[in-house]
Amino acid sequence: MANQTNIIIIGVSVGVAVGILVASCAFIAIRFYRKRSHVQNRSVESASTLPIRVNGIDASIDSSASIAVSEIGHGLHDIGKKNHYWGRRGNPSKDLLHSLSGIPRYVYKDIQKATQNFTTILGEGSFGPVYKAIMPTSAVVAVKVLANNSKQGEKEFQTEVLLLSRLHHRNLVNLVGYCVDKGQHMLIYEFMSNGSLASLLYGDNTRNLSWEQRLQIALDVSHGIEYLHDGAVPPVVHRDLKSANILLDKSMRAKVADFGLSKEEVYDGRNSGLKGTYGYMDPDYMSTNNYTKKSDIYSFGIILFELLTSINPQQGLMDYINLAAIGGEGKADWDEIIDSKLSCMSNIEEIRQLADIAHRCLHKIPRKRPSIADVTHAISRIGRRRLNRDETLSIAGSINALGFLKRLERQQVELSHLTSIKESPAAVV
Ligand SMILES: Nc1ncnc2c1ncn2[C@@H]1O[C@H](COP(=O)(O)OP(=O)(O)OP(=O)(O)O)[C@@H](O)[C@H]1O
Repeated sequence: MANQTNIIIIGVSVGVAVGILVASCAFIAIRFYRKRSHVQNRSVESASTLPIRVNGIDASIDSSASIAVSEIGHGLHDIGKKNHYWGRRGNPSKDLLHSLSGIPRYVYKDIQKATQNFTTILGEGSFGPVYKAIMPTSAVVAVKVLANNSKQGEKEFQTEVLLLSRLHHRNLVNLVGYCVDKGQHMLIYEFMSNGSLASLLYGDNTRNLSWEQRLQIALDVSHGIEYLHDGAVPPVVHRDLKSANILLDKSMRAKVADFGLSKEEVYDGRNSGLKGTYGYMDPDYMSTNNYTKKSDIYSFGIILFELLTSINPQQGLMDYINLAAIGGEGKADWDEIIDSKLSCMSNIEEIRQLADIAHRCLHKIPRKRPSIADVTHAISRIGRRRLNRDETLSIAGSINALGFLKRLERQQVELSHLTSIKESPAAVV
């Protein structure tokens, strides 16, 4: 009996010991696994983290995040938002190839499906056709397909993917994916539902833009260029700033597109070696072949005049500007050329101020043109003054309303006083 009891005790003890051993092993294994996956996650994060300097401030950011250089005086925001275009459900895992640039790479059949077999064309540029695509996540994107016959297509493609993978800003049309498959090269961008500024001003999508909208577009574009010139390391010169490359999102906020493209040479009857678009090209660049940030400033000056006049630079805008500016510095007659739809007298001073800024951008000596930071500052100042004026007007309005109410109150008191006198028997006598 005693023997049996001993055997039972030994059995139970061994069982408990084995149980504890198994539990400990499981605990250690789980901890080890967790630690390893944490280390792996960290290394994935650091692999896609690129040092980007924003307006003098060094910032390490996730390459899928967007950096927003906010308006003057509003400071720097680093929006670490996830790339919502390619969420888990929409991420075609086995098809999604690892990308060196940190930007998701897709296979041909995904894009083919998202563009309904390439039937949703938005337009065609020198790079090739652009299609609207609806991804499995329901995210809407624009797919730029590199034309096979494009002479510089491959080079443009390589340049743009690498460059765009490290450039993110709320005033740039951001790259959200790309595809190299079946001999095709495609760039996938965020979709800009309101099209280009050119099409809104004089294209097939013309719309009456208010002064406030135009001023906001000017400021947005200025911020986008400021990021390229002063925020990106190394700095980026756009080389083809024009209203067709300013795209507008659903809230009519403007973003600069097509940066990082190595454009084909402009053909002007001879092999000029020039790249860009007529009507926007810096005359100094055309004569020296030396393209600088100040050449971008020249093109931006033309865009600002487009916003002010709604005149196409390829239809004599520069002649109108020269005519209006004939009086010389400070004596230009901008009123003659501004878009008649803008001629609301309350805005006229602001319009003239923006025209002065735009004209400084067109100075024939590049070093006399302002820097993009100066331009942003000057446009912001117009916006701020406008805000202050509106506030003053609304305060004045409130004061007026208060005065009116007080007068009304006084009149009521007087009226009731009169009525009471009238009703009193003594007054009747
Ligand atoms: N991200 C986008 N969202 C919406 N539409 C776009 C987008 N990108 C381009 N488009 C539209 O696709 C068309 C072709 O654009 P693309 O940038 O290829 O050429 P472009 O800038 O008009 O001309 P070029 O390439 O000769 O400078 C244009 O109508 C443009 O507005």
